[in-house]
Amino acid sequence: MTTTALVVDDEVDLCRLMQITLTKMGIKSDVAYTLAQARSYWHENSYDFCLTDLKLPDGSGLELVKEISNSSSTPIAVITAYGSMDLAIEALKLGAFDFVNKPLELPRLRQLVENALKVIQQDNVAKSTPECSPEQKMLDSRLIGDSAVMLPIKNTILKLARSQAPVFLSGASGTGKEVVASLIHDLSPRRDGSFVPVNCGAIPSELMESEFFGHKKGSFTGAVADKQGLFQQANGGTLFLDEVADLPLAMQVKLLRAIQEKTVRAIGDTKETPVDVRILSATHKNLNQLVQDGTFRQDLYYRINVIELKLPTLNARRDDIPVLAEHFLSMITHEWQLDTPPALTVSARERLQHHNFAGNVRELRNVLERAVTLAETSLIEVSHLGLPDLETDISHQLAESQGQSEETHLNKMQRSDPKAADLIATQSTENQETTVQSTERVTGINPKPVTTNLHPYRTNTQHYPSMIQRPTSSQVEVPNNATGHSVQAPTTPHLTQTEGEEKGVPSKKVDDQLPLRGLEHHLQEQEKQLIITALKKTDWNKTQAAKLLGTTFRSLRYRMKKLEIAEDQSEE
Ligand SMILES: Nc1ncnc2c1ncn2[C@@H]1O[C@H](COP(=O)(O)OP(=O)(O)OP(=O)(O)O)[C@@H](O)[C@H]1O
Repeated sequence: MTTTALVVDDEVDLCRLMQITLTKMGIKSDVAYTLAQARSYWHENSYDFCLTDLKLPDGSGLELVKEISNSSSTPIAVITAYGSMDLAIEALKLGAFDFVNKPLELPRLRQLVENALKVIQQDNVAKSTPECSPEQKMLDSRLIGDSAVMLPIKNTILKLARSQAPVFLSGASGTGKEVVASLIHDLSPRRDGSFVPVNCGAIPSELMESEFFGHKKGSFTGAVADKQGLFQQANGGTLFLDEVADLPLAMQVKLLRAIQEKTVRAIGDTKETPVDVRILSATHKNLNQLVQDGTFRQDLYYRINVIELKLPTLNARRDDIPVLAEHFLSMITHEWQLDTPPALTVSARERLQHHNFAGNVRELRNVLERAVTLAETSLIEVSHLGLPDLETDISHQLAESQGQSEETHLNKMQRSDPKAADLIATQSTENQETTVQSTERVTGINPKPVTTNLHPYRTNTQHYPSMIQRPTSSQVEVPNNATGHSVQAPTTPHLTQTEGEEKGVPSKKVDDQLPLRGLEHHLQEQEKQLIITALKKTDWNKTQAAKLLGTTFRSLRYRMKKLEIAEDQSEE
């Protein structure tokens, strides 16, 4: 069946040009020169999509956007005068799926129409399989949870995937912002392009421009070859700016320009290159507050936050905990190639449902991975979950309802004293590190720094906030890398450095000895080095290496996975 379009613009020549372009793409179109004419065509006929100018002689194209978006799922795109970005954003907020600037560039128009055609095609498939469209299946299999809170979110994701509007994903750490970003891409007409996630906080500021926009060979010392930037890599696809709040101000200006102009210039290049990239962004921080504090540019906030989707905490959707737990257990079974799938006892499942998940879905996954490691059989009991006693948990939930949640507290601390906050988060891994610390003391191995095989700008920090408030002794032993001896690090939670000093904690001495990149990173590096040493000694035989380390095969495999120690590292 021939695709049909309604074109609305008062410039006769432009309409002709658009009609010719559409005809060449096999699309039949009608042209309306006024808002009134457009309305009457729209009511009398049925169109697959609509393209409208915003400035019409008898009114605004925004009215048409509103009417069409509210009454149908027909994609509508707008044509805006150059420089009227605010109107374009308004149109996207009202439901337009994309916009194109005047003077009209035909390649851009074609691209927009192609995206509209893909959306129409997706809609047709969905109509023919109303119970479970391929999109719905993909969504349900990757974003687990069908609680009352999640259903509207899933519907919104399906709608957002059709649009080209920038989406800002907010929500606490571990709520699934990256999962949603990758789904929006995979469900969208851009799915054939690349999804490029980038952790903005992990790029050293001096490399940022080159990472985002690329560079030409010889443009600076060390630029030995041309390098494509992240924008070019995401061309035709989606760029996901994770931890966007961590972008330095100077970079925010450059990013804003690239987003507005839809062009980038590589370092050392003389010309601008057009890029077609959809921007998704996320942070667990309060971006609005950062704008007020002056650390995040208002204009960039306005551009990236055209549509905001807030993801709920896991505590706000406890009904989803059992199904999420099942999902992760079957993932673990598959990834770890377990013969018998692990299962939760009834009381373990109940305990999980009552836990205060400050680390959200990520924490649930971590708790289950650890439980599978600790359980001797495939049955996971409450004791394997390693959660604080229920009373402590409930008192946290009460504190949370009074606005004093662990997470909020930790976030506040991270702003005021990142090192202290790091220390608190690190205590959570205390259990896991015990074996490694004692092994180190036994073998006396002094680890060298190792290179990781992580994507350079993705983070690998895994916190277990559930264990933050675990009763611990007032101090914890930390192996000192330089001396091989242990030093005492304060573990009193919620102490800023000044408070610590007031209470007599030797903060200066400890501060001098703290590892540069934080305790958790330091310990992970040590753990990794010890495991690699044991594996090398045993010719990468995991059973023997586990024996050398005084741990179980299962635990070693878990740690290797957590620390991303690949089997093929044996060849290095
Ligand atoms: N609804 C969900 N269904 C299945 N897995 C989920 C869901 N939500 C989160 N996860 C899993 O939880 C972990 C954390 O998710 P993700 O990285 O998307 O969180 P985030 O909000 O981006 O966190 P951060 O702010 O720390 O970057 C991942 O392993 C992810 O696969």
